[in-house]
Amino acid sequence: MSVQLETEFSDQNQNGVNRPIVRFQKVSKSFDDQEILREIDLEIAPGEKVAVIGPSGSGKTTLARILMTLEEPTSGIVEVDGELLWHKKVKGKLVWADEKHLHRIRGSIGMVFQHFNLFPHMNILRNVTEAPIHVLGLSRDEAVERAITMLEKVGLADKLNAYPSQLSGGQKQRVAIARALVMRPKIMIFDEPTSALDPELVGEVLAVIKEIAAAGDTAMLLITHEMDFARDVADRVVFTDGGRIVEQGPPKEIFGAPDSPRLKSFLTRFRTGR
Ligand SMILES: Nc1ncnc2c1ncn2[C@@H]1O[C@H](COP(=O)(O)OP(=O)(O)OP(=O)(O)O)[C@@H](O)[C@H]1O
Repeated sequence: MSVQLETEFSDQNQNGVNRPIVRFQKVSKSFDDQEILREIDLEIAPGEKVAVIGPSGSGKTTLARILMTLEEPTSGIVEVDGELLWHKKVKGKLVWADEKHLHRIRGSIGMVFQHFNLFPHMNILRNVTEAPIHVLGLSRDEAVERAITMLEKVGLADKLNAYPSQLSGGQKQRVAIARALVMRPKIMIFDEPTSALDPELVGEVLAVIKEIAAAGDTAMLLITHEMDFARDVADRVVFTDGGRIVEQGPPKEIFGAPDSPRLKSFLTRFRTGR
């Protein structure tokens, strides 16, 4: 396992008000000698909504999984709100962090996956209150109050006592969103949150995410194949191809005036369905 020297990475902005919520510095990831991410530099500002688009296999999910603490980078560093995610500093050098550190920092990262992974034997309210009680140490009353507010936000206040098996896929995904938001994360990560849903259920989930994005000041990283959604929800769109960030900018520029040939070709293929 590689250990990075601190001097390779910059320490700028550590105490500044404009410190990014997320910062990737030279992050690379290989699987079996195949480099999937190549020296990714990416910052997400407080409250910023960043959508990542790109061809299948370009490394979007891998990027999200590194930030979710589910996949460790081969090299490079990641910070969340100024705190190292995968490393810690010992005597001026960066060494790999232990599971305790990862567990603690994971509490500040909200994750919504393709598959909702709700607890089938718990009702909806309990699904949403479990982590605030057991991870944040809130009282049951406080957790219930927070959970109800979040379930109202995702339009499920009438389903508190229902069980996951009684909900549609779209409703289950909305519970998963409430479950992540109730932790008041520093960053919310959505990894293709609608790709496992029947087409008729996609709209309701995207609408909820859009509403939350518009109303809230939580930073978001959204991995998506839904170009209209990326255009509507994101402050910035990042286009990845071949494990690199090829182009990024406001949605208007990315979709309206793409620069690189690869992005142009990707968008054309998308529009024509080829
Ligand atoms: N655990 C793993 N072991 C080996 N290869 C992996 C692993 N995870 C991902 N890969 C490979 O890394 C590449 C990038 O995968 P990734 O899921 O990050 O791409 P993606 O851009 O999200 O693709 P998609 O849009 O299809 O979801 C793929 O070729 C994939 O097969």
